[in-house]
Amino acid sequence: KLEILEFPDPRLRTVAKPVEQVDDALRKLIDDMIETMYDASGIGLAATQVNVHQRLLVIDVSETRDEPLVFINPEITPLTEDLAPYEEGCLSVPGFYEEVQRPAKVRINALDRNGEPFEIVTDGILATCIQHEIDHLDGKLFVDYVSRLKRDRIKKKLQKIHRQNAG
Ligand SMILES: O=C(O)C[C@@H](Cc1ccccc1)[C@H](O)SCc1ccccc1
Ligand SMILES: [Zn+2]
Repeated sequence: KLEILEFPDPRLRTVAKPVEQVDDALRKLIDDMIETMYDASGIGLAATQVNVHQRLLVIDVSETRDEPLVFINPEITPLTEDLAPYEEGCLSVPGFYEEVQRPAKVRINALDRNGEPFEIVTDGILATCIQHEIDHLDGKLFVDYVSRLKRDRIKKKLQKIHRQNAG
């Protein structure tokens, strides 16, 4: 398993670089990220969260938790101005949930784990999750969409927990 960075770790603010080469080493990282996502009970995980600053994310929104999706160098296009609300959480902001509004329908162009280009059009939880993960690759967190007052409260609470864990 890989270690997941937690807010307010500044490394979560890194803007990830495009993947140059889809090779066996990258596929090993992808498999490690998928295992880490399942272990953490997440439905998505971006490479930024495990301190790898390449444009790569994994998602599994299936009920059976056995249909992992891989997006390499994802590009997103909103397909509507309609916004859909969702009570978002984040493995890097454990224990906090806030409503975020995001475009309801999107097109994604990306490479798969074999480096083959593909395109999907989607809405619902998959659209929400993909946008949440691509934000990670751009150094953004869902707490950036709430008030500074709320964000600072969350930051203080997590910093207190991190101090307690440090001993
Ligand atoms: O990127 C992450 O930290 C994993 C996120 C993915 C996600 C964010 C917002 C909305 C849906 C998914 C979650 O923490 S995974 C935990 C979770 C699971 C089901 C529904 C909401 C959150
Ligand atoms: Zn997240």
